[in-house]
Amino acid sequence: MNDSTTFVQTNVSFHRAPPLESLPAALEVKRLNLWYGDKHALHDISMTIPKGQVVAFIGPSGCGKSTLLRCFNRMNDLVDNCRIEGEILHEGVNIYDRSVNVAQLRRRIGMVFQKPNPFPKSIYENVAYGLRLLGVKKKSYIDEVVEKSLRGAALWDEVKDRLDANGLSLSGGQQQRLVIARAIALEPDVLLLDEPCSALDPISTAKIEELLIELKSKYTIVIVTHNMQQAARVSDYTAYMYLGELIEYSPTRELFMTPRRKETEDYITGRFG
Ligand SMILES: Nc1ncnc2c1ncn2[C@@H]1O[C@H](COP(=O)(O)OP(=O)(O)OP(=O)(O)O)[C@@H](O)[C@H]1O
Repeated sequence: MNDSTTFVQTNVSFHRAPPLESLPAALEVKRLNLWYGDKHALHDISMTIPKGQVVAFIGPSGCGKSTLLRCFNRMNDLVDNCRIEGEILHEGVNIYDRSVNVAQLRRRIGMVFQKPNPFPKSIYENVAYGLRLLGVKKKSYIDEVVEKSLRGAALWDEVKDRLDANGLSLSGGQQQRLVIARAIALEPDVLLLDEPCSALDPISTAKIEELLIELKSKYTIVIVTHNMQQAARVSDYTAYMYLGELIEYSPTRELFMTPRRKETEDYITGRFG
C-alpha cells in the first residue's frame, strides 16, 4: 500500500466517475495562456469541464487555480495588464469572442467568492437582485424564484420567517448559502466557487459540501479548494496545477488513489507543499 492509498482509505470514499472523454462538455479550454504583465501565469492549458459534474482545482498557493477559474466568466477582464491567448468554448462559442456580452456570460456562468459577499439588503432582495436587474417586475414570479432559490441553496427553512432581515445579519455559512441562492436565481449553467468554505467553520463547511453534491444535478460546478479532503469529498474530477501548468486531470478517485504523475503523488501525500 503506498501513501496515496493511505490518504484515501483513512479519509474518504469516492464516487465512481466515467472517463472524462465520455461526457458532454460544459466548457472546453483550448491552449489557454495568461499573462499578468510579464508574468506568465497560465501555460497552455487544455481541458474539458464536463456537464453536470463537480470539478475541483487543487495545487499549492500561487499555482494559478483562481486565475484559471476567473477565466471561465472573464473576471480577469477587470485586471489591468492581463493578457489572454487561446479559447474557452461555452455552448460552442469562444467566450473571448468580441461578440460575447460579458454581463450575459456572467449570468450563465455564475461565481461565488471566498468571502461571502451578500449585498447590504434584505435576504429577499439579495436573491431577487438579478431578476430586478433584468427588469422582472411581477411580484408573484419573483416570490416564487426567491423561494425556489433559497430552497435550492438549503437556506429556506432557516430564513423563511425573516426574509426582510438584512443579508448581513446571517452567519457566515448562511451568507455563503445566500450568495449561492443569489447565483442560482438566474439559473446559470455553470457555478464557479473560489474557496467557498475557507472562511467557514466545519459545520457550515459540511453544509456547503452537501449542498454542492445536491446542486450538481442541475448545474456544472467548478470549485477551487486548498483542502484536498474537500476535493476528494465533493468532486467527480480533480485537476492538479503547479506553477501555472495543468499537471494532472482525472476522475478524483484515480487522481487520489493512482496518480499518474510523480508530482501529483508528492502533493497529495504531503511530500510537497
Ligand atoms: N492581479 C494580479 N496581478 C499580477 N499577478 C497576479 C494577479 N493575480 C494573481 N497573480 C499571480 O498569478 C499567479 C497565480 O495566482 P492565483 O491567485 O491564480 O493562484 P492560486 O493557485 O489561486 O493561489 P492561492 O491558492 O494562494 O489563492 C501567482 O503567482 C500570483 O501572484
